Parts: sequence; structure tokens; C-alpha cells
Amino acid sequence: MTVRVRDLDVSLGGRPVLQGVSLDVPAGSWTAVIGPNGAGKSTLLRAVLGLVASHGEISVAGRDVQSLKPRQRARMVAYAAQSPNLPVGMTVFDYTLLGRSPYIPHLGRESARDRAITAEVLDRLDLASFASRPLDELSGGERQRVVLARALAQQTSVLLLDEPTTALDIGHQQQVMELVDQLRLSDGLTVVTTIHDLTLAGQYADALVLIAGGRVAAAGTPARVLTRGTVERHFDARVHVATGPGGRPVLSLERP
Ligand SMILES: Nc1ncnc2c1ncn2[C@@H]1O[C@H](COP(=O)(O)OP(=O)(O)OP(=O)(O)O)[C@@H](O)[C@H]1O
Repeated sequence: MTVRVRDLDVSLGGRPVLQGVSLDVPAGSWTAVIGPNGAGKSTLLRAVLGLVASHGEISVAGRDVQSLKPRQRARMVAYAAQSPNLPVGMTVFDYTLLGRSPYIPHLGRESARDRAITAEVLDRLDLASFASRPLDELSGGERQRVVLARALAQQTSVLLLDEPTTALDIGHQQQVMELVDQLRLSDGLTVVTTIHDLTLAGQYADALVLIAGGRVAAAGTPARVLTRGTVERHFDARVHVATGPGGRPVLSLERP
């Protein structure tokens, strides 16, 4: 499903946060939204979900997201927030099962299929042995993977991930990124993720969108966006950019 954003404006607390943001994410592709702290990346994802009031056009598969009922939208778009409030005392399994809510009839119960999908997602994320553990007894990285598990259990065609790897060790970073990429290739998932690790962004995404000061400052292939000059200008960082496998950029910090 294609995600299309046109001339998006969002104000929060009376202050403009996004101004004139446009982006096109073709069906089955992966776009990474990058940018400095406070640039408006999370706000962009939240606007696509209809969680914040916005002006402009946001459509998924040609349908205006504002016109969709929450249940309809939840069958099309899943979202893993950066640090959501997790219900105290709830188990990993029951939290992940919440991802099946859009498919469970009102006043009904989950089906055996819903439970099987939940168990399979936990298994794929190395979380099967955590299924009966309460969320509040997990480490930061374990919690982050459970939040992703809930989004994957939703089995949508569009996946919005807000900083999905920040709390993860390098092995779990790879596992999560590879799993998402595998789902993209096998099921045609459309992925939009915010991410601070620019090399990781460039390794997995087809396109990068750099947001700075609430506007799109650069967009295009990783090699086009991740240049020394662009990174210095918008992140105030001195980096060396090498060409890695597949021509994708690899960034390292340069000491002054
Ligand atoms: N509810 C709110 N009310 C007022 N301002 C807000 C609100 N939520 C976010 N902001 C402001 O909007 C701007 C963009 O925030 P956002 O979380 O989208 O940034 P971000 O690019 O995701 O940042 P980070 O990389 O630090 O996660 C920030 O200046 C933030 O302080």
C-alpha cells in the first residue's frame, strides 16, 4: 500500500512543528525518516496515523486516513511507538495479542488463529520464552521488541516504526531490521521508520527523508542524502562517509 503525504502542516502547543512536508512511499518499499532531535520525525509518523491534528493530505492506498474508522485504519497501518506507556502487570503474550484487536469482534474473544499468530510473532522475535512474563519486568531492549511484536501481530500492509532499534544490542538490531525487511519482501509490506543510526538507515531503506526544523531538507537514495556536507549542515556533526556494500554509505565520526 502506498503512503502519500502532501503539504503537511502540524502545530503542537501553538507552535509549528511540521511545515509543508510531502513524501511518497511506494508500496513494498522502505523509507527511513532521519533528522536531528526535535526535528519532527515522530510527529510525522503520528500524523500519518491520525494521532495528531494536521492540515494537508495523508493517504494510504489512495484512501484519506482521516476518513477511515479507527478499526479500518488499524487493519491497514500498524505503529510501534518509541516509548509507549505499557500496561503494568500485563504479560508479553497478552500485550502482543492486543495487536489482533482490529480483527476481534466487539464483545467477542480472540480466536485460536489470533493466538497462533501472536505465538508465531513472539517466536520470530526471540520472545517465546518471555510470553508469560509481565511487561514491567523486562529490560528496555526486551520491551522494545515486544512493542514491535504487537505491531507485527496486527498484520497490516503498512508498518510505521519509531526508532525501533535504539535500545537494542547489535545482534537484536540486525534481527529486527532483517525481520522487517524479510516481511517487506515476502508480504510486500510498506515500511516507514524513524531512525538515528544513519548507517543502519542507509543499509536497509530504499529512500531517506531528512527532516530538519519541521521541513524536508533532503530526500532520495541513501547515497544521495548521506553526504558529509548534508550531515554536517543538519546534525552539526563531522563524519567520514565511506562506500559500503552495495554502494551504500557507511558513516563514522571524525574526531576534531
Ligand atoms: N505535545 C506536544 N506539545 C508541544 N510540543 C511538542 C509536543 N510533542 C512534541 N513537541 C515538540 O515538537 C517538536 C518535534 O518533536 P518530535 O518528537 O516529532 O521530534 P523528533 O524528530 O522525533 O525528535 P527525537 O529525535 O528527539 O525523537 C519538538 O520540538 C518537540 O518539543
